[in-house]
Amino acid sequence: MSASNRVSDTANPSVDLSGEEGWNEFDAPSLVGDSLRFVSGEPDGNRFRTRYYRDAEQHLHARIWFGPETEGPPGHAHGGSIAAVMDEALGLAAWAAGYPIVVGNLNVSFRAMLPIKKVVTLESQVVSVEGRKVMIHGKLFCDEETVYAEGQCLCITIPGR
Ligand SMILES: CCCCCCCCCC(=O)SCCNC(=O)CCNC(=O)[C@H](O)C(C)(C)COP(=O)(O)OP(=O)(O)OC[C@H]1O[C@@H](n2cnc3c(N)ncnc32)[C@H](O)[C@@H]1OP(=O)(O)O
Repeated sequence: MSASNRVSDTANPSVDLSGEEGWNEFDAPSLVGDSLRFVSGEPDGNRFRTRYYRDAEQHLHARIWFGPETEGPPGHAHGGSIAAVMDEALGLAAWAAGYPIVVGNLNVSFRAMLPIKKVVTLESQVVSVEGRKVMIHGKLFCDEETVYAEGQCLCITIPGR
């Protein structure tokens, strides 16, 4: 069967991206517009599905479904897909904290293979602000024992924004 005739066995699966008690859904597009399309642009697609939240302390969290089209190693997410999620979410965390930035440097440690077709949680934290440099740390996990990736993201504020 050619690639174009292949029918996904997971077309439009239903995915639960609900948050935790105390989280409020965060309307990311109203803050940064189309900048999130690369990861978050197809909310019913088979690549990523994301929903962002903030907690009472305004930390950004997300539920993220890694769909079948994020596959790298068989049955597991491609490292680039994980890095793309970190880039978007940790950059967005800086914007959500009031810093208009681009990402200058992103370091991702892949700690465990992330199964596809799974909803995972991202948490983030602004750890320092020095001049134009805003450091955001984050991790992708499903429970305390299972961390899939950790990210350190150096964001640089954009003058004039
Ligand atoms: C817009 C909506 C965003 C929505 C949410 C975010 C999701 C998407 C996030 C992204 O993917 S952003 C796209 C990927 N990133 C880029 O394309 C950035 C490309 N790089 C640049 O545009 C410039 O290099 C940059 C604006 C980051 C810095 O250039 P500047 O000329 O404005 O700053 P400068 O080089 O003077 O550096 C300012 C400070 O930051 C430091 N710095 C800059 N880039 C760095 C870097 N890459 N690594 C480490 N430090 C860096 C630099 O050393 C310096 O430190 P000090 O003030 O202590 O001297």
